[in-house]
Amino acid sequence: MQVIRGNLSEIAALLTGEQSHLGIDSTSEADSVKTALKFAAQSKAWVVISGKVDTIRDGQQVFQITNGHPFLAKNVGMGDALDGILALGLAHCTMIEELVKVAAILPVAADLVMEEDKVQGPASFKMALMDKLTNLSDQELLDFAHIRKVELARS
Ligand SMILES: Nc1ncnc2c1ncn2[C@@H]1O[C@H](COP(=O)(O)OP(=O)(O)OP(=O)(O)O)[C@@H](O)[C@H]1O
Ligand SMILES: Cc1ncsc1CCO
Repeated sequence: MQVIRGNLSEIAALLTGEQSHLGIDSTSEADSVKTALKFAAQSKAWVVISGKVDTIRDGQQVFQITNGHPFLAKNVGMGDALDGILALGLAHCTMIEELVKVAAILPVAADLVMEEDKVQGPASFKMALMDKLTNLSDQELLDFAHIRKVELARS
């Protein structure tokens, strides 16, 4: 299985072949679902559209993850961090539900460090996040992941 991950602007640009009219930080949840649906119709790959809400789509189903904190967007390269985690997870995933849980690792870790006293801004957030990623437990992932399945209107 292949996964294509981008933020909304990037996936929209892949769809149209043109620079997207959507801003670099565009995070509309409705736009994400629409874009993921269109993209999945053209590609056999699973698609992950990252942002304030992450939208994940295979041929049939759409899931959204609502974890995460704006400090993730303040630290350049968090998309690359997500890609690394997804690549590693993909080696162990056969079902989309499993990849959704893997995609939740980074934003769940972000939520957990925001509960710690040591975060004072985007820089200390990044340090605490790196620490949390090394010790995040399966149970924490299960307990704190906010994942919902998007009901699609039948056409
Ligand atoms: N405003 C936000 N609130 C919560 N989580 C966010 C927000 N923005 C991004 N994220 C999270 O940050 C991670 C990276 O996604 P993002 O869409 O920022 O990637 P990107 O634009 O490719 O980043 P970069 O170009 O900096 O590598 C994802 O796990 C996503 O859930
Ligand atoms: C352009 C670039 N260079 C290092 S990190 C980064 C952001 C990739 O999303």
